[in-house]
Amino acid sequence: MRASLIQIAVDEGEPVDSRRRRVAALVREQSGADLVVLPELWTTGAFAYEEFGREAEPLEGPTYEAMAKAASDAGVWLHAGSIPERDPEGPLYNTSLVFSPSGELAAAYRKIHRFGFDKGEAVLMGAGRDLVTVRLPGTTLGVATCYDLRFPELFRGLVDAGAETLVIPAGWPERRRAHWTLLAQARAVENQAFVLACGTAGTHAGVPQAGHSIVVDPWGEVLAEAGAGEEVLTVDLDPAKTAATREQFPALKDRVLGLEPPRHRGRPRAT
Ligand SMILES: O=C(O)CCC(=O)C(=O)O
Repeated sequence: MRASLIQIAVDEGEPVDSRRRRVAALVREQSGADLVVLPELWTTGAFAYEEFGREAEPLEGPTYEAMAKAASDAGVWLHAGSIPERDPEGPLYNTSLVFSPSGELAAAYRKIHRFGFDKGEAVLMGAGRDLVTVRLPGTTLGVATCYDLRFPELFRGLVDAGAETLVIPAGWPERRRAHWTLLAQARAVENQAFVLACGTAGTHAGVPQAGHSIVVDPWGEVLAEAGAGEEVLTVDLDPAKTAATREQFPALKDRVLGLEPPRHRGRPRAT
């Protein structure tokens, strides 16, 4: 399986419509790939909070239209990264879209863990509740978005639902690049799964982006890593390696679930 991660430069100077056209053209150029992956919130930038409301689109809005067409023109599975989705009956969501090679929507995933603590995405957007997997020929994708990478239980849920390849679009900042690389490898090793993590380049809202999109195999080996700028990172994977790794080193089978909470072992405190 050939995967191409398009690490898009998201800079303020470029109007959203131009970036959308540019990205669609880049997707069309990847017709030799089986799977193409784009980053999180690449229309607005993950840190351009004031743009979320302005540029939010319905699920089947302009980005959906452009990416569905690009996927079918290229004949590839396309994880189109995420958009700020305007739900007519609810809040905004950070929603990822996955298209089949015929341009059909195969899955939509609303980011579960919102970033920003008491500001930004955490207050501007609603939280998704549903885990999402997508069956491709040869592998099952488990999808997550950016800050989700910090929450291992989400990935265990995906593995329990059959995921073999974890796809993580992101808009990760340069300031915490070391966490990005470390966590991508950790998620691959602990889940014995491929990790395809696609970030952004450039600077928006004064936040330099980390770039360094990364592909890690189920043994934790880094198969490919991008630099800091805009780049298409292409890698050939053998999807059978997930099952082989899980068979040869069956750590996932040794999980112990439902542990008891700690009991107080010291002397009872005087009341
Ligand atoms: O967890 C981090 O350090 C970055 C997360 C982030 O930027 C996001 O989820 O948009």
